[in-house]
Amino acid sequence: MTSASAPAPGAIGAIADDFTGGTDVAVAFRRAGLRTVLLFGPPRPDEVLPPHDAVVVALKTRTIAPAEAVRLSVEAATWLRERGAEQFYFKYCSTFDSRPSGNIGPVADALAELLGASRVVVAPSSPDHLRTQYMGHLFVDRMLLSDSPMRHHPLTPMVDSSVPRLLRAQTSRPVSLIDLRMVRAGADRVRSLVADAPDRSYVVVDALSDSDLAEVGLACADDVLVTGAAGLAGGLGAARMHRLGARTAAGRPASAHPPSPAISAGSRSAVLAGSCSARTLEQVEHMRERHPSFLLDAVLTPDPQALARQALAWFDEQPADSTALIYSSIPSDRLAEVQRLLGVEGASEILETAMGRVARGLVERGVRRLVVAGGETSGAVVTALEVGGGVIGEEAAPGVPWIHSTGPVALDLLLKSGNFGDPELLTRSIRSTAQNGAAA
Ligand SMILES: Nc1ncnc2c1ncn2[C@@H]1O[C@H](COP(=O)(O)OP(=O)(O)OP(=O)(O)O)[C@@H](O)[C@H]1O
Ligand SMILES: O=C(O)[C@@H](O)C(=O)CO
Repeated sequence: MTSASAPAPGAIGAIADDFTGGTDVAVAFRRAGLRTVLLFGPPRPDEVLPPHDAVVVALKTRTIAPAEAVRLSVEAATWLRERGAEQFYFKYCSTFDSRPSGNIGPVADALAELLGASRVVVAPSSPDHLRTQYMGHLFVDRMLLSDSPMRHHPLTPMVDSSVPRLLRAQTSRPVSLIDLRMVRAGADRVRSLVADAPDRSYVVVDALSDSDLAEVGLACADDVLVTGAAGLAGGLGAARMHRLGARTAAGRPASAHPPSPAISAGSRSAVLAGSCSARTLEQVEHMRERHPSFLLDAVLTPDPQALARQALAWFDEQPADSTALIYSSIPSDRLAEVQRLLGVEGASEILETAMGRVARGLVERGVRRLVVAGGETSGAVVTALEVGGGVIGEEAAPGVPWIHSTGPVALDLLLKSGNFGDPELLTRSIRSTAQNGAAA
């Protein structure tokens, strides 16, 4: 229990390895009650932060070369530390998306070195998203990760479900497991097991529910570096609020969160889908049946500039009151064929560049509300649009908030992780923006 005279802890500085992961973790901190700032891409040296309890820097480091991922992550952590962060959260995917070469292990190793963290908790479980971990094995809904559609992921196919094994392939530090029975013994037990782990090691922690993660959050409330997905961020945020409660007495005043601005009225919306995840494929299908759509075909047109021009020429022919879907999402058998012809990196490079150019073209044409499906794709779009950050608004689905961007052109962005949301999310989010527009 925190005493009323306990000093207020410094802010949490979070580093997310992709942009949808950044929105997901930002919304988890915000939901816990922390004033949260979200920045996209490496922060500018002169960036001025409003009052906050947590800052999330969303990077695009999940699938780039490990050395570059390490460099960008260490720079972000250093920047956050210079701005007063005292605890650091490395956010990776709840399905532990990575390759044997990294980047979760190398980035976590480098952050631990930088921050002097000896034992580091690893907990990808995110029950809100139906990602749970039992005896070290990750489940997606009712399936083992390795049986789930994640085994067909275009960039990070996940064919093993054991988090300790996945992590051991990416680090030379020892990796141990705190299984669910120990987690259910409570925060003190977890804390003492972490303290007993070898020096310079990782401790993978099971969790099936938010209450498990609340215990884990309490157990690592004083750790300088914690790693996981949005689930543990919620647990850590709750532990933090408990302490901040001592400072704010009656809790956070209502005015502490900036109000979510209403979604801007009267401007056009568009949907860009570059995720090939099972849920996005369903969402794209639902939207395709109801709205005009254009498939970006990298095999027919491998020049990203030309591909973007085709898509924008098509967009120019659509009725001004329509909401267009521009997508490259295809099922795993067709994906394998495209990757055979263009290479895995080649295909994604073409499509991400094209998506970025399309996004810029859409904004030039007056689109102000953009829904983007896929983390890498969101990274490409937000980077091309030079959006530096945003205010977090309402959640369209768990972990998928509207972002009201800061910067010269105000945009409403919904960055949707590949497997998040129900099958109607894309169509519904467009409808809700249209209704908002009509009502305003
Ligand atoms: N038709 C296609 N052929 C080959 N690659 C594709 C195709 N469509 C998309 N891709 C690539 O697949 C990758 C999809 O990754 P992205 O992160 O956008 O989606 P996701 O992994 O489902 O989302 P998340 O990371 O949020 O779970 C991107 O690099 C994209 O360019
Ligand atoms: O944790 C998740 O599943 C998501 O936030 C994500 O990282 C999507 O790329």
